[in-house]
Amino acid sequence: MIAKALTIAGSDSGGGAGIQADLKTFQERHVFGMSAITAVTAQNTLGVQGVYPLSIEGIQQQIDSIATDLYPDAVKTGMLFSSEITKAVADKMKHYGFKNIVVDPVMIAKGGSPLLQEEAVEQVKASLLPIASVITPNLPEAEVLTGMKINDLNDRKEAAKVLHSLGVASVVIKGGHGEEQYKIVDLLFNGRDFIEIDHQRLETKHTHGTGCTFAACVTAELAKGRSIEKAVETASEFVHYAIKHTLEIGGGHGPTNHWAFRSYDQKVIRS
Ligand SMILES: Nc1ncnc2c1ncn2[C@@H]1O[C@H](COP(=O)(O)OP(=O)(O)O)[C@@H](O)[C@H]1O
Ligand SMILES: Cc1ncc(COP(=O)(O)OP(=O)(O)O)c(N)n1
Repeated sequence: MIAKALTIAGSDSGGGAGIQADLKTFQERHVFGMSAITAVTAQNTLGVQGVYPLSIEGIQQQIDSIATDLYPDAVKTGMLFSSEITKAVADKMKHYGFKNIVVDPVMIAKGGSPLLQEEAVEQVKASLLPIASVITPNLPEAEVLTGMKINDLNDRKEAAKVLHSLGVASVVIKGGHGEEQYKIVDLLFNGRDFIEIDHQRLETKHTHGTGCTFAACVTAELAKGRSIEKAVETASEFVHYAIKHTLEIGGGHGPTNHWAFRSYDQKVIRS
């Protein structure tokens, strides 16, 4: 049976993040990818030059079209931009009873452009977290969602517990924005245990779309029936190689290499 995954996110014209990163990642993980676009962004490696949200009706209709014919085994939400879009997406996911919902709480693009209006944060907490299987904030996003200052690993654990208390089953606090000079810790809290996934910090500016790619890989693995622990372990490894074998394109924060995991490291491939 072909696993199917749906991404409900923004379009990145530069191809490195958003639904473009998600669909490339799904494909690399042998999962059939589908998309419902929430907003179109004019974007490249230098930043975001324009944000054009779609109509609520247009977003709802895309989800209806997929759910009534190509019901997804897992769903990822990325850029949702506004409170109205967030609520409409959450209502549709509840209506269709989607399972394996991965929330990537996209707020600010790497270049600093806002991708989520401030007033939408409470809507994310109120309507998305209670139906989410996992949320994958980076450190700044975890601070905004919890209202905490996160300085060390203990703070990250506390923040993960706060997010879990809002209803999401598992929490991944990604560590890329951390202060550690040589390593990065991605922290998973599954509601019971903390699992730390350490890996080498790579010296590069080409990290456009790393969070999107991470969350998309978790989504693809859940779509195939993997456990959250296995899904997160694979995603951490997938993104590490995607950064390690950078494409070095564009004049700014270049995109990750979505085929690296498959091409350069056959020995670690798991179907
Ligand atoms: N310089 C880096 N070297 C190695 N891995 C990185 C680097 N930056 C980010 N990552 C990895 O990319 C993923 C995304 O992390 P992070 O940068 O924290 O989130 P976001 O991309 O959403 O800001 C995590 O798995 C993290 O470990
Ligand atoms: C349409 C769209 N969605 C998400 C992002 C975020 O990508 P990026 O700025 O590289 O941040 P992470 O994916 O690394 O969290 C985007 N820029 N555009």
